[in-house]
Amino acid sequence: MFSLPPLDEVLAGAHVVSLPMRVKFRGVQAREVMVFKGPAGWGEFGPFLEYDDDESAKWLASALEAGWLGQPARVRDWVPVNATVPAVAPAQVPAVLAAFDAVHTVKIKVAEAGQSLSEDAARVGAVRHLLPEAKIRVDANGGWDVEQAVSALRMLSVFGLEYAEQPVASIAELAAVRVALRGTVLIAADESVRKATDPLAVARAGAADLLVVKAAPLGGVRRALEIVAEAGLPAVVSSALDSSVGISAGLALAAALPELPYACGLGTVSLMAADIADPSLVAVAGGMEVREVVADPGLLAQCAAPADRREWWLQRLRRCYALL
Ligand SMILES: O=C(O)CCC(=O)C1=CC=C[C@@H](O)[C@@H]1C(=O)O
Ligand SMILES: [Mg+2]
Repeated sequence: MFSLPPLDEVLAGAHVVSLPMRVKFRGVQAREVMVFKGPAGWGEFGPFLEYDDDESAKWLASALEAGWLGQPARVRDWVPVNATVPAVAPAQVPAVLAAFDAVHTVKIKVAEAGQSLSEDAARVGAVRHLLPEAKIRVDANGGWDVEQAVSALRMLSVFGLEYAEQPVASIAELAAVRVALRGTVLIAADESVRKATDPLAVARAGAADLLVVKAAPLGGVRRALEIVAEAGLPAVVSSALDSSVGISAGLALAAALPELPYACGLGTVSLMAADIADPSLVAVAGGMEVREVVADPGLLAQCAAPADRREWWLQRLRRCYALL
């Protein structure tokens, strides 16, 4: 880690915002994040509320890298971006997709708690019906066991799948699903990379065909680049339901990776009803120009979280800073 800025300097410039979602995503109705401005740019500290301090400290390292060190050199100026469809009813699919401009790749959430495989199939079918040519990937967030994953992915593969993200929870189960499907559906690891104590364990176990990498949970853009290089697997860059400031760190990662074979999951600002940058970092014509993002003072004020939530985040920042 580079030398940390003084805590007071970080606290002094911190804003806490609450961004309402247009569609509920991973149970979240409004996304709370903290952002601050350092000499190198804006950084976002937005671990999900239930994450503990050890896990959240990595998100802080990423935010401080963006604010005080700046992002590494880029090798491209434009990155392809996928649309993201939460676990909505099929009838809602057209409205969700309408929020995205020119969609070539779609990621669809499946295996949501309380839903059935036929609901997943109906949602994936609705996307395929609207977008016959698009690449479709599904993300189960580890919601299936091995047997369920194998039968679900065999069934969903009739719609044509680019890959399946984290169909099962553990690395051993990922390996078992991958063997059972024998390459008919590619397997991507997300939680098994970003929430693992060893982000390289998946690659060593041969448990996935590709890795999903997110700048904040991995501790920053530079750390994510190292992980991809060491893993030796193709990588998909994705986001963590961030504001445009957080998305810009993902964009910096996508811009700096030597190879970028897949569209990036960086389009999630389109799922939000408010943002703190104008213009927002959303995909146009299926991708994004690489750029830096500056938070807008008026929007920061409009989206400001209540005082008790601001205090909660300031305490969280102090605790996580002490862990770096
Ligand atoms: O990859 C995408 O298309 C969007 C980002 C996305 O799906 C996620 C962001 C944040 C938390 C996760 O539940 C989720 C994911 O699992 O990939
Ligand atoms: Mg995922």
